[in-house]
Amino acid sequence: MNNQLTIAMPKGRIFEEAVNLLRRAGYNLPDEFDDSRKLIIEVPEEELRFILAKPMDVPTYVEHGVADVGVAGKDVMLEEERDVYEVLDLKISECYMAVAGLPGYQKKDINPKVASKYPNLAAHYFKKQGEQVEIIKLNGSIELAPLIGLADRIVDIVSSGQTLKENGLVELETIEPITSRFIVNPVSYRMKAERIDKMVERLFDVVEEE
Ligand SMILES: Nc1ncnc2c1ncn2[C@@H]1O[C@H](COP(=O)(O)OP(=O)(O)OP(=O)(O)O)[C@@H](O)[C@H]1O
Ligand SMILES: O=P(O)(O)OC[C@H]1O[C@H](OP(=O)(O)OP(=O)(O)O)[C@H](O)[C@@H]1O
Repeated sequence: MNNQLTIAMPKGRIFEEAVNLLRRAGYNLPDEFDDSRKLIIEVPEEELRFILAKPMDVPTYVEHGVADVGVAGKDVMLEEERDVYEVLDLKISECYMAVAGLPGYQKKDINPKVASKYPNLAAHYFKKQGEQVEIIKLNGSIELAPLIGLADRIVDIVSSGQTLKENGLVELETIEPITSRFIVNPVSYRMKAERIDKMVERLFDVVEEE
């Protein structure tokens, strides 16, 4: 039987930390992981195949079953709401989701606008708060929106707080903490239970060592 596992990994910020975690969990990952533009990396010795995807797309690959497992930020999980199991908090790439705006911002009743790269997450949040807002989807440089008058508030990730500070914005509300999660396709979890459980156990041990 084919015992290979396909892992969807987020390119960018999370990648290095996730690779480190897997190495510490005992997976022997070659130097190719440290400096390569390849989007598929096979590691036959470990019976693993890695696909390197945009962070926001990882749950899509896992939901469709072209990847058995993956690593995705909680922000992405909340935004995408894909049909996958979230089995472990890897406690890497820590940051948090917040509402921010210009200092002295006062809530307004007429046509409040919120810009975000996370329109679903933002819509859920404001609905829960009982506030009706118009969400404007942007793909990056979210902090620009209040500065240029596109929106009066933003929903975005905060890590060091430097981007808000350098752009003269302040945090208005904290939404929730964000870390990366290990996610699993439900069918793979049935068909490859032993292999996946082993991987989760090994990762759990490393995460709990911290
Ligand atoms: N300061 C931070 N800013 C953004 N994302 C962060 C930060 N710290 C940790 N993260 C995590 O990293 C993930 C984003 O990684 P990265 O910034 O590489 O991707 P991206 O911004 O979605 O990429 P791109 O803009 O190229 O589509 C988020 O999903 C989040 O979980
Ligand atoms: O609190 P900080 O440490 O400053 O980090 C937060 C900033 O980092 C992210 O942007 P990113 O660098 O991914 O750029 P982009 O979303 O504008 O493309 C996020 O969208 C914030 O702008």
